[in-house]
This record gives sequence, C-alpha cells and structure tokens, in this order.
Amino acid sequence: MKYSKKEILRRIKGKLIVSCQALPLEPLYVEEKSVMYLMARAAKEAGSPCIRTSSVRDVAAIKEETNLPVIGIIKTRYEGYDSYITPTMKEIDELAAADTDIIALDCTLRNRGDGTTINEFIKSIKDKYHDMILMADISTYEEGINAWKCGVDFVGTTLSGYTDYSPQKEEPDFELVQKLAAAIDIPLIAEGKIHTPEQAVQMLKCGAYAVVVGGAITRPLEIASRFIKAIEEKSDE
Ligand SMILES: CC(=O)N[C@H](C=O)[C@@H](O)[C@H](O)[C@H](O)COP(=O)(O)O
Repeated sequence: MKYSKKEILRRIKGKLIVSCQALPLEPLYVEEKSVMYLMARAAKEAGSPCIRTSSVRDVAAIKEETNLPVIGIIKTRYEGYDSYITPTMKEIDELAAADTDIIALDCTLRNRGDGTTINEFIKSIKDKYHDMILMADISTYEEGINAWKCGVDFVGTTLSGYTDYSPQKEEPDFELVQKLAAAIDIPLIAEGKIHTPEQAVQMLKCGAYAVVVGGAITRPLEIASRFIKAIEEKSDE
C-alpha cells in the first residue's frame, strides 16, 4: 500500500520523521536479514508518523512492520558521480518497484557521471513515474531553489555540511532552513546533524514542515562516541 501525498502531508506536518539506516560495515547492519524494522517499530511506538530508510530491503521490512509511509533512498557510489543518494534511474526503478511512498535523491548541482544535469534527471523521473513523490536532498539555498523549480514535492537540507562548498559545522544548518522555508511554497524538511530535542523544535520554529532525525536516535555507535568524546574532553581540562 502507498500513501497519497495529501495523507502524507497531513501526517508529517510539525512532526518527527525518524531515519532508520544501517549500511554494510555499520554495527547494526546484519547481512542475513534487515533488523532496521526494529528501530522503526520503536520510532512508531514513540509516535513518529513516517520513517526514512535506505535500501529496498529495509523499505520493504519497515513498511511491513509499521504500515507507515516511508521515505526511501538507495546509497551507492558510481564512478564520475559525486552524488551517492539515489544517483541514477536504476535506484529510482528499484525503489518504485518496492512501493516506496517518497523517494529521496541527491539534488545537489555536482557532477553526474552520465553528463546529465540534475534538472534533466528530475524531469526523466517525472516523465517515467508521474505520481512519484520526490524529496530533493540538497546542501545549499541555490540547490533548494533549483529543485523546487524542477517540481519536486519536498526539499530536505540533508546534505548541508556534506558537500565541500556548504558550511562545515557540527550543528544543524538553521540558517539554511529559515531562508529556504521562507522562499519556497513546498514543504521544507529539516534534516542533518539534529542531535537534541531542542534543535528539532528550533527547526520547526525556523519554518521546517517536518524534521528528520537519524543518527541521534538510531546509530548507537554515533551516540556512544559522542558521550565518550565529551567525557574525554572534560577529563583533559
Ligand atoms: C549525509 C547523508 O548521507 N545522510 C544520510 C541520508 O539519508 C543519512 O546517513 C543521515 O543519517 C540522515 O540524513 C539523517 O541525518 P542525521 O543522521 O544527521 O540525523
């Protein structure tokens, strides 16, 4: 079952979307079967209305477990492509076949190995899948505006801090959220480096339609490391 855009908008407005992801080599990645559905179960029990996840395997397992709308991505690297979040039509086709409710993709203006622009790629997706709901993962204001003009459904600040020309900060990019939310007439999703409940609330105050939190909830290695780093820095004083 797939949710309509109207229903998704109703459900996620002002809410927390939990990103449940584990790639190969991460501690919670299990080769034999997806275990991310357990993280999604916890997120649902806490009241989250929507899950973001990576891989067809985890999209399927999480949809089955939770019945919630799912934002799906496939992370993969190709020669010549700077983007690694759903970079080509192959990943779009796989996510579409898995009934992914929203597909998120890298909409930065960086190199695409096949020489197409991101605008051409978005157009070819829309031509092929008329009703597919698209979330543009961007790193700057200019990229967000460009994606909005290309007709995506949501813009997410996912990649701020992850391109070499966006602000390299530990903190989430409040400024980008505030500026973009005021400029576009589609939902702006705040995502990336949101580590505390206060930061999530602040993002909504900055104009975000919804907030995505991943690592601070679902990556125990990241969470434990943050505690250990803080303790070590304290004991150095
Ligand atoms: C940059 C990149 O590849 N971001 C990925 C996109 O899906 C995920 O690894 C992040 O966990 C997600 O964006 C949520 O962000 P955070 O984990 O900071 O709350």
